[in-house]
Amino acid sequence: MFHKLSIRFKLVVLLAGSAALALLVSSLITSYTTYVTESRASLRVLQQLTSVISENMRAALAFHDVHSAGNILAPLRVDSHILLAVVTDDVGKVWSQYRHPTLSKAQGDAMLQHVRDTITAESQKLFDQEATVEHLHDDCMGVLQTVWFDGKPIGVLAVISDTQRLRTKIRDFILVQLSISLLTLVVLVFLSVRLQALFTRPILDLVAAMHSVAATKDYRHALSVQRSDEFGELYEGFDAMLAEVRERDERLSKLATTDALTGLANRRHAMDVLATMLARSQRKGEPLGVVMLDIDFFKKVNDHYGHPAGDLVLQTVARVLQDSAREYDLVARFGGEEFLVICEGATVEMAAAVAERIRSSVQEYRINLQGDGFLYVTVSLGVHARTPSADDALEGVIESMIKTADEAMYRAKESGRNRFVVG
Ligand SMILES: Nc1nc2c(ncn2[C@@H]2O[C@H](COP(=O)(O)OP(=O)(O)OP(=O)(O)O)[C@@H](O)[C@H]2O)c(=O)[nH]1
Repeated sequence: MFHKLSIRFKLVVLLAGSAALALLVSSLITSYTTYVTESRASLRVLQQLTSVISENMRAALAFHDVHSAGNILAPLRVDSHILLAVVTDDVGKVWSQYRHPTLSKAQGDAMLQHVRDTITAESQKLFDQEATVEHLHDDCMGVLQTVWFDGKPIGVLAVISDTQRLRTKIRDFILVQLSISLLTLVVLVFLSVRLQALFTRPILDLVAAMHSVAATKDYRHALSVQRSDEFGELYEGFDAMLAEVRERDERLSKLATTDALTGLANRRHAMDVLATMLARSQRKGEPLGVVMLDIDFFKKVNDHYGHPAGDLVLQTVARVLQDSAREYDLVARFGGEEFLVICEGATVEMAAAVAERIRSSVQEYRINLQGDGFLYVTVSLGVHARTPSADDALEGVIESMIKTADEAMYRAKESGRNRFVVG
Protein backbone atom coordinates (compact mmCIF):
# COMPACT_ATOMS: atom_id res chain seq x y z
CA MET A 1 0.00 0.00 0.00
CA PHE A 2 2.73 2.45 1.08
CA HIS A 3 4.82 1.86 -2.04
CA LYS A 4 1.81 2.69 -4.24
CA LEU A 5 1.66 6.26 -2.91
CA SER A 6 3.44 8.99 -4.84
CA ILE A 7 6.78 10.22 -3.52
CA ARG A 8 5.28 13.72 -3.22
CA PHE A 9 2.51 12.49 -0.94
CA LYS A 10 4.92 10.42 1.14
CA LEU A 11 7.27 13.35 1.61
CA VAL A 12 4.47 15.72 2.65
CA VAL A 13 3.17 13.13 5.12
CA LEU A 14 6.70 12.57 6.44
CA LEU A 15 7.48 16.27 6.87
CA ALA A 16 4.07 17.21 8.29
CA GLY A 17 3.92 14.05 10.43
CA SER A 18 7.35 14.72 11.95
CA ALA A 19 6.38 18.33 12.62
CA ALA A 20 3.09 17.25 14.24
CA LEU A 21 4.90 14.71 16.44
CA ALA A 22 7.52 17.27 17.49
CA LEU A 23 4.76 19.78 18.29
CA LEU A 24 2.81 17.20 20.30
CA VAL A 25 5.83 16.16 22.36
CA SER A 26 6.91 19.75 23.00
CA SER A 27 3.32 20.74 23.92
CA LEU A 28 3.04 17.84 26.37
CA ILE A 29 6.37 18.69 27.99
CA THR A 30 5.55 22.41 28.23
CA SER A 31 2.08 21.71 29.60
CA TYR A 32 3.45 19.37 32.23
CA THR A 33 6.22 21.73 33.36
CA THR A 34 3.71 24.59 33.45
CA TYR A 35 1.39 22.48 35.61
CA VAL A 36 4.23 21.66 38.02
CA THR A 37 5.43 25.30 38.21
CA GLU A 38 1.94 26.72 38.62
CA SER A 39 1.04 24.13 41.30
CA ARG A 40 4.15 25.02 43.28
CA ALA A 41 3.42 28.71 42.92
CA SER A 42 -0.19 28.23 44.12
CA LEU A 43 0.97 26.19 47.11
CA ARG A 44 3.59 28.83 47.93
CA VAL A 45 0.94 31.57 47.93
CA LEU A 46 -1.27 29.45 50.21
CA GLN A 47 1.71 28.75 52.42
CA GLN A 48 2.51 32.47 52.75
CA LEU A 49 -1.12 33.15 53.69
CA THR A 50 -1.04 30.34 56.25
CA SER A 51 2.21 31.65 57.65
CA VAL A 52 0.80 35.17 58.15
CA ILE A 53 -2.40 33.88 59.77
CA SER A 54 -0.47 31.51 62.05
CA GLU A 55 1.70 34.41 63.18
CA ASN A 56 -1.41 36.42 64.08
CA MET A 57 -3.05 33.41 65.62
CA ARG A 58 -0.24 32.76 68.12
CA ALA A 59 -1.47 35.10 70.91
CA ALA A 60 -5.13 34.19 70.48
CA LEU A 61 -4.29 30.52 70.74
CA ALA A 62 -1.91 31.05 73.68
CA PHE A 63 -4.61 32.85 75.64
CA HIS A 64 -7.41 30.60 74.45
CA ASP A 65 -9.11 33.63 72.95
CA VAL A 66 -11.64 31.98 70.66
CA HIS A 67 -13.21 35.31 69.73
CA SER A 68 -9.93 36.80 68.48
CA ALA A 69 -9.17 33.60 66.61
CA GLY A 70 -12.52 33.92 64.84
CA ASN A 71 -11.76 37.56 63.99
CA ILE A 72 -8.41 36.62 62.51
CA LEU A 73 -10.01 33.99 60.25
CA ALA A 74 -13.04 36.09 59.25
CA PRO A 75 -11.29 38.25 56.55
CA LEU A 76 -10.59 35.07 54.58
CA ARG A 77 -14.09 35.38 53.12
CA VAL A 78 -12.80 38.01 50.67
CA ASP A 79 -10.89 35.24 48.92
CA SER A 80 -13.62 33.13 47.30
CA HIS A 81 -11.18 30.26 46.75
CA ILE A 82 -10.50 29.59 50.44
CA LEU A 83 -12.83 26.75 51.39
CA LEU A 84 -11.80 26.07 54.97
CA ALA A 85 -9.45 27.54 57.55
CA VAL A 86 -9.27 25.83 60.88
CA VAL A 87 -7.23 26.24 64.07
CA THR A 88 -6.87 23.28 66.39
CA ASP A 89 -4.93 22.86 69.58
CA ASP A 90 -1.99 20.47 69.66
CA VAL A 91 -4.29 17.46 70.23
CA GLY A 92 -6.60 18.25 67.33
CA LYS A 93 -9.51 19.96 69.15
CA VAL A 94 -10.98 22.68 66.95
CA TRP A 95 -10.56 26.20 68.34
CA SER A 96 -11.90 28.22 65.56
CA GLN A 97 -12.73 27.74 61.93
CA TYR A 98 -13.90 29.55 58.82
CA ARG A 99 -15.96 27.77 56.17
CA HIS A 100 -16.78 29.13 52.74
CA PRO A 101 -20.53 29.92 52.59
CA THR A 102 -21.05 27.60 49.62
CA LEU A 103 -19.46 24.65 51.40
CA SER A 104 -22.09 22.19 52.60
CA LYS A 105 -21.90 20.88 56.17
CA ALA A 106 -21.02 17.40 54.95
CA GLN A 107 -18.22 18.72 52.73
CA GLY A 108 -16.89 20.93 55.54
CA ASP A 109 -16.99 18.06 58.04
CA ALA A 110 -15.24 15.74 55.60
CA MET A 111 -12.50 18.32 55.08
CA LEU A 112 -12.17 18.86 58.80
CA GLN A 113 -11.86 15.14 59.33
CA HIS A 114 -9.20 15.02 56.66
CA VAL A 115 -7.30 17.80 58.45
CA ARG A 116 -7.50 15.88 61.76
CA ASP A 117 -6.27 12.69 60.06
CA THR A 118 -3.41 14.57 58.47
CA ILE A 119 -2.40 16.14 61.83
CA THR A 120 -2.31 12.63 63.33
CA ALA A 121 -0.42 11.15 60.41
CA GLU A 122 2.05 14.03 60.06
CA SER A 123 2.44 14.88 63.78
CA GLN A 124 6.15 14.14 63.78
CA LYS A 125 6.76 16.47 60.87
CA LEU A 126 4.53 19.19 62.32
CA PHE A 127 5.69 19.14 65.93
CA ASP A 128 9.25 17.73 65.84
CA GLN A 129 10.67 18.96 62.55
CA GLU A 130 8.76 22.31 62.59
CA ALA A 131 7.84 21.74 58.94
CA THR A 132 4.64 22.64 57.10
CA VAL A 133 2.57 19.97 55.39
CA GLU A 134 1.25 20.61 51.90
CA HIS A 135 -1.32 18.59 49.99
CA LEU A 136 -2.43 19.01 46.42
CA HIS A 137 -5.46 17.16 45.06
CA ASP A 138 -7.41 17.57 41.85
CA ASP A 139 -10.02 19.94 43.24
CA CYS A 140 -8.41 21.28 46.41
CA MET A 141 -5.07 21.94 48.09
CA GLY A 142 -4.16 22.60 51.68
CA VAL A 143 -1.36 23.74 53.93
CA LEU A 144 -0.97 22.79 57.61
CA GLN A 145 1.34 24.79 59.82
CA THR A 146 2.14 24.50 63.53
CA VAL A 147 1.48 27.52 65.75
CA TRP A 148 4.34 28.03 68.19
CA PHE A 149 4.47 29.89 71.45
CA ASP A 150 7.53 30.10 73.63
CA GLY A 151 9.19 27.37 71.57
CA LYS A 152 6.33 24.95 72.09
CA PRO A 153 3.61 23.83 69.63
CA ILE A 154 0.28 25.12 70.85
CA GLY A 155 -1.84 24.30 67.82
CA VAL A 156 -2.13 23.73 64.11
CA LEU A 157 -3.51 26.06 61.48
CA ALA A 158 -4.89 24.43 58.32
CA VAL A 159 -5.98 26.45 55.27
CA ILE A 160 -7.69 24.64 52.39
CA SER A 161 -8.31 26.28 49.05
CA ASP A 162 -9.93 25.05 45.86
CA THR A 163 -7.72 24.59 42.74
CA GLN A 164 -10.08 26.54 40.50
CA ARG A 165 -7.54 29.29 39.81
CA LEU A 166 -4.80 26.75 39.07
CA ARG A 167 -7.03 24.71 36.78
CA THR A 168 -8.21 27.80 34.89
CA LYS A 169 -4.63 28.87 34.38
CA ILE A 170 -3.56 25.44 33.12
CA ARG A 171 -6.61 25.13 30.87
CA ASP A 172 -5.98 28.59 29.36
CA PHE A 173 -2.35 27.68 28.85
CA ILE A 174 -3.23 24.42 27.10
CA LEU A 175 -5.74 26.22 24.88
CA VAL A 176 -3.16 28.81 23.83
CA GLN A 177 -0.60 26.04 23.34
CA LEU A 178 -3.05 24.05 21.23
CA SER A 179 -3.95 27.06 19.07
CA ILE A 180 -0.27 27.88 18.47
CA SER A 181 0.46 24.23 17.66
CA LEU A 182 -2.46 24.02 15.23
CA LEU A 183 -1.44 27.25 13.53
CA THR A 184 2.18 26.06 13.32
CA LEU A 185 1.01 22.75 11.92
CA VAL A 186 -1.02 24.47 9.20
CA VAL A 187 2.04 26.58 8.28
CA LEU A 188 4.25 23.48 8.32
CA VAL A 189 1.88 21.48 6.12
CA PHE A 190 1.80 24.40 3.69
CA LEU A 191 5.62 24.61 3.75
CA SER A 192 5.91 20.82 3.36
CA VAL A 193 3.73 20.93 0.25
CA ARG A 194 6.02 23.64 -1.11
CA LEU A 195 9.34 22.26 0.08
CA GLN A 196 8.75 18.68 -1.03
CA ALA A 197 9.32 19.90 -4.59
CA LEU A 198 12.99 20.59 -3.71
CA PHE A 199 13.46 16.85 -3.33
CA THR A 200 10.83 15.40 -5.62
CA ARG A 201 11.33 17.68 -8.65
CA PRO A 202 14.77 16.24 -9.60
CA ILE A 203 13.49 12.68 -9.16
CA LEU A 204 10.31 13.37 -11.14
CA ASP A 205 12.36 15.08 -13.88
CA LEU A 206 14.56 12.00 -14.07
CA VAL A 207 11.51 9.72 -14.24
CA ALA A 208 10.02 11.90 -17.01
CA ALA A 209 13.32 11.85 -18.93
CA MET A 210 13.52 8.08 -18.50
CA HIS A 211 9.95 7.62 -19.84
CA SER A 212 10.63 9.96 -22.74
CA VAL A 213 13.83 8.10 -23.69
CA ALA A 214 12.04 4.75 -23.34
CA ALA A 215 9.17 5.94 -25.56
CA THR A 216 11.19 7.73 -28.27
CA LYS A 217 14.40 5.62 -28.12
CA ASP A 218 16.15 8.93 -28.64
CA TYR A 219 19.31 8.81 -26.56
CA ARG A 220 20.59 12.25 -27.56
CA HIS A 221 18.69 14.30 -24.98
CA ALA A 222 21.04 14.48 -22.02
CA LEU A 223 19.67 16.30 -18.96
CA SER A 224 22.86 18.40 -18.51
CA VAL A 225 21.84 19.75 -15.10
CA GLN A 226 24.61 21.27 -12.98
CA ARG A 227 24.22 20.30 -9.31
CA SER A 228 26.83 19.41 -6.74
CA ASP A 229 24.63 17.24 -4.49
CA GLU A 230 23.60 13.59 -4.83
CA PHE A 231 20.93 14.56 -7.38
CA GLY A 232 23.76 16.01 -9.48
CA GLU A 233 25.47 12.60 -9.31
CA LEU A 234 22.20 10.96 -10.34
CA TYR A 235 21.81 13.30 -13.34
CA GLU A 236 25.46 12.76 -14.28
CA GLY A 237 25.01 8.99 -14.02
CA PHE A 238 21.86 9.17 -16.15
CA ASP A 239 23.60 11.30 -18.80
CA ALA A 240 26.64 9.01 -18.79
CA MET A 241 24.37 5.99 -19.23
CA LEU A 242 22.56 7.72 -22.11
CA ALA A 243 25.89 8.60 -23.74
CA GLU A 244 27.03 5.00 -23.43
CA VAL A 245 23.78 3.63 -24.89
CA ARG A 246 23.92 6.26 -27.66
CA GLU A 247 27.51 5.33 -28.50
CA ARG A 248 26.67 1.63 -28.49
CA ASP A 249 23.61 2.35 -30.61
CA GLU A 250 25.65 4.27 -33.16
CA ARG A 251 28.33 1.56 -33.20
CA LEU A 252 25.71 -1.14 -33.72
CA SER A 253 23.89 0.79 -36.43
CA LYS A 254 27.23 1.48 -38.14
CA LEU A 255 28.06 -2.20 -37.95
CA ALA A 256 24.67 -3.06 -39.38
CA THR A 257 24.93 -0.62 -42.28
CA THR A 258 28.66 -0.59 -43.10
CA ASP A 259 30.95 -3.01 -44.87
CA ALA A 260 33.78 -3.83 -42.46
CA LEU A 261 36.54 -4.11 -45.08
CA THR A 262 35.94 -0.98 -47.15
CA GLY A 263 33.93 1.23 -44.79
CA LEU A 264 31.33 1.69 -47.55
CA ALA A 265 27.61 1.10 -47.10
CA ASN A 266 26.82 -2.63 -47.18
CA ARG A 267 24.35 -4.31 -49.53
CA ARG A 268 21.41 -4.23 -47.09
CA HIS A 269 21.85 -0.54 -46.35
CA ALA A 270 22.24 0.18 -50.06
CA MET A 271 18.92 -1.55 -50.75
CA ASP A 272 17.23 0.45 -47.98
CA VAL A 273 18.62 3.72 -49.33
CA LEU A 274 17.64 2.74 -52.87
CA ALA A 275 14.07 2.12 -51.69
CA THR A 276 13.95 5.52 -49.94
CA MET A 277 15.43 7.37 -52.91
CA LEU A 278 13.17 5.59 -55.37
CA ALA A 279 10.09 6.48 -53.31
CA ARG A 280 11.24 10.10 -53.38
CA SER A 281 11.86 9.94 -57.14
CA GLN A 282 8.40 8.47 -57.64
CA ARG A 283 6.86 11.25 -55.53
CA LYS A 284 8.77 14.01 -57.29
CA GLY A 285 8.69 12.43 -60.76
CA GLU A 286 12.50 12.69 -60.95
CA PRO A 287 14.96 10.14 -62.43
CA LEU A 288 17.21 7.84 -60.45
CA GLY A 289 20.41 6.29 -61.77
CA VAL A 290 22.36 3.22 -60.66
CA VAL A 291 25.84 2.10 -61.63
CA MET A 292 26.82 -1.51 -60.97
CA LEU A 293 30.52 -2.28 -61.28
CA ASP A 294 32.91 -5.17 -60.84
CA ILE A 295 36.72 -5.30 -60.73
CA ASP A 296 38.12 -7.02 -63.79
CA PHE A 297 40.06 -10.25 -63.31
CA PHE A 298 40.07 -9.79 -59.58
CA LYS A 299 40.56 -13.51 -59.06
CA LYS A 300 43.99 -13.14 -60.63
CA VAL A 301 44.94 -10.45 -58.11
CA ASN A 302 44.06 -12.81 -55.31
CA ASP A 303 45.79 -15.74 -56.95
CA HIS A 304 48.94 -13.81 -57.76
CA TYR A 305 49.40 -11.49 -54.81
CA GLY A 306 47.41 -13.28 -52.17
CA HIS A 307 44.16 -12.52 -50.37
CA PRO A 308 45.51 -9.66 -48.18
CA ALA A 309 46.69 -7.84 -51.31
CA GLY A 310 43.23 -8.46 -52.82
CA ASP A 311 41.71 -6.82 -49.73
CA LEU A 312 44.00 -3.84 -50.18
CA VAL A 313 42.87 -3.52 -53.80
CA LEU A 314 39.21 -3.63 -52.69
CA GLN A 315 39.85 -0.90 -50.11
CA THR A 316 41.70 1.27 -52.62
CA VAL A 317 39.03 0.89 -55.31
CA ALA A 318 36.40 1.74 -52.68
CA ARG A 319 38.25 4.99 -51.89
CA VAL A 320 38.59 5.88 -55.58
CA LEU A 321 34.85 5.22 -56.07
CA GLN A 322 33.97 7.42 -53.18
CA ASP A 323 36.13 10.23 -54.58
CA SER A 324 34.79 9.86 -58.14
CA ALA A 325 31.09 9.71 -57.27
CA ARG A 326 29.07 12.85 -56.59
CA GLU A 327 28.89 14.06 -53.01
CA TYR A 328 25.26 13.03 -52.59
CA ASP A 329 25.58 9.65 -54.38
CA LEU A 330 25.65 6.52 -52.28
CA VAL A 331 28.54 4.15 -52.92
CA ALA A 332 28.09 0.63 -51.58
CA ARG A 333 29.95 -2.66 -51.65
CA PHE A 334 27.32 -4.91 -53.13
CA GLY A 335 29.22 -8.16 -52.52
CA GLY A 336 32.67 -9.66 -53.24
CA GLU A 337 34.38 -7.35 -55.74
CA GLU A 338 31.06 -5.84 -56.88
CA PHE A 339 30.02 -2.26 -56.11
CA LEU A 340 26.84 -0.21 -56.55
CA VAL A 341 26.57 3.57 -56.92
CA ILE A 342 23.12 5.12 -56.50
CA CYS A 343 22.80 8.55 -58.09
CA GLU A 344 19.67 10.37 -56.95
CA GLY A 345 18.14 12.71 -59.52
CA ALA A 346 20.47 11.35 -62.25
CA THR A 347 19.32 10.82 -65.80
CA VAL A 348 20.94 8.02 -67.81
CA GLU A 349 23.42 10.57 -69.21
CA MET A 350 24.35 11.81 -65.75
CA ALA A 351 24.74 8.24 -64.44
CA ALA A 352 26.85 7.38 -67.49
CA ALA A 353 29.05 10.41 -66.75
CA VAL A 354 29.54 9.16 -63.19
CA ALA A 355 30.36 5.68 -64.55
CA GLU A 356 32.90 7.04 -66.96
CA ARG A 357 34.52 9.19 -64.26
CA ILE A 358 34.81 6.10 -62.05
CA ARG A 359 36.17 3.93 -64.84
CA SER A 360 38.92 6.36 -65.78
CA SER A 361 39.85 7.16 -62.16
CA VAL A 362 40.22 3.45 -61.31
CA GLN A 363 42.19 2.77 -64.46
CA GLU A 364 44.60 5.59 -63.69
CA TYR A 365 45.03 4.81 -60.03
CA ARG A 366 48.34 3.16 -59.17
CA ILE A 367 47.68 0.82 -56.28
CA ASN A 368 50.57 0.48 -53.84
CA LEU A 369 50.71 -3.15 -52.72
CA GLN A 370 53.08 -2.18 -49.90
CA GLY A 371 56.15 -4.23 -50.52
CA ASP A 372 54.69 -6.19 -53.44
CA GLY A 373 55.10 -3.39 -55.95
CA PHE A 374 52.34 -1.46 -57.71
CA LEU A 375 49.24 -2.56 -59.56
CA TYR A 376 46.66 -1.09 -61.91
CA VAL A 377 43.16 -2.52 -62.10
CA THR A 378 40.13 -1.75 -64.24
CA VAL A 379 36.42 -2.04 -63.69
CA SER A 380 33.46 -2.90 -65.91
CA LEU A 381 30.26 -0.98 -65.31
CA GLY A 382 26.56 -1.29 -66.07
CA VAL A 383 24.50 1.90 -66.09
CA HIS A 384 20.75 2.22 -65.78
CA ALA A 385 18.40 5.10 -64.94
CA ARG A 386 14.67 5.52 -64.85
CA THR A 387 11.88 7.71 -63.52
CA PRO A 388 9.41 5.46 -61.71
CA SER A 389 5.80 6.22 -62.55
CA ALA A 390 3.26 6.83 -59.82
CA ASP A 391 1.65 3.38 -60.15
CA ASP A 392 4.93 1.38 -60.22
CA ALA A 393 5.35 -1.10 -57.37
CA LEU A 394 8.65 -0.01 -55.84
CA GLU A 395 9.88 -3.49 -54.92
CA GLY A 396 9.56 -4.61 -58.51
CA VAL A 397 11.27 -1.43 -59.74
CA ILE A 398 14.24 -1.94 -57.42
CA GLU A 399 14.71 -5.53 -58.52
CA SER A 400 14.38 -4.66 -62.17
CA MET A 401 16.82 -1.71 -61.96
CA ILE A 402 19.49 -3.81 -60.22
CA LYS A 403 18.97 -6.64 -62.72
CA THR A 404 19.20 -4.30 -65.70
CA ALA A 405 22.39 -2.63 -64.38
CA ASP A 406 23.86 -6.04 -63.59
CA GLU A 407 23.13 -7.35 -67.08
CA ALA A 408 24.63 -4.22 -68.60
CA MET A 409 27.74 -4.74 -66.49
CA TYR A 410 28.10 -8.31 -67.78
CA ARG A 411 27.72 -7.04 -71.29
CA ALA A 412 30.58 -4.64 -70.56
CA LYS A 413 32.64 -7.62 -69.37
CA GLU A 414 31.77 -9.60 -72.46
CA SER A 415 32.59 -6.74 -74.77
CA GLY A 416 36.14 -6.39 -73.51
CA ARG A 417 35.94 -5.01 -69.90
CA ASN A 418 37.18 -1.58 -68.67
CA ARG A 419 34.07 0.09 -70.07
CA PHE A 420 30.50 0.94 -69.21
CA VAL A 421 27.35 -0.21 -70.94
CA VAL A 422 23.98 1.44 -70.53
CA GLY A 423 21.17 -0.99 -69.87
N1 LIG B 1 40.72 -10.64 -51.28
C1 LIG B 1 39.39 -10.78 -51.38
N2 LIG B 1 38.85 -11.44 -52.42
C2 LIG B 1 37.52 -11.57 -52.57
C3 LIG B 1 36.67 -11.03 -51.63
N3 LIG B 1 35.38 -11.30 -52.01
C4 LIG B 1 35.46 -11.99 -53.18
N4 LIG B 1 36.75 -12.15 -53.52
C5 LIG B 1 37.27 -12.81 -54.63
O1 LIG B 1 36.89 -12.19 -55.82
C6 LIG B 1 37.06 -13.12 -56.89
C7 LIG B 1 35.96 -12.98 -57.89
O2 LIG B 1 36.34 -13.65 -59.01
P1 LIG B 1 35.43 -13.94 -60.23
O3 LIG B 1 33.96 -13.83 -59.80
O4 LIG B 1 35.85 -15.20 -60.83
O5 LIG B 1 35.65 -12.80 -61.20
P2 LIG B 1 36.99 -12.07 -61.75
O6 LIG B 1 38.18 -12.83 -61.46
O7 LIG B 1 36.94 -10.69 -61.13
O8 LIG B 1 36.72 -12.02 -63.25
P3 LIG B 1 35.76 -11.15 -64.03
O9 LIG B 1 34.72 -10.63 -63.05
O10 LIG B 1 35.15 -11.99 -65.04
O11 LIG B 1 36.54 -10.02 -64.57
C8 LIG B 1 37.16 -14.48 -56.25
O12 LIG B 1 38.49 -14.93 -56.32
C9 LIG B 1 36.81 -14.22 -54.79
O13 LIG B 1 37.53 -15.09 -53.90
C10 LIG B 1 37.26 -10.35 -50.50
O14 LIG B 1 36.58 -9.84 -49.61
N5 LIG B 1 38.62 -10.24 -50.44
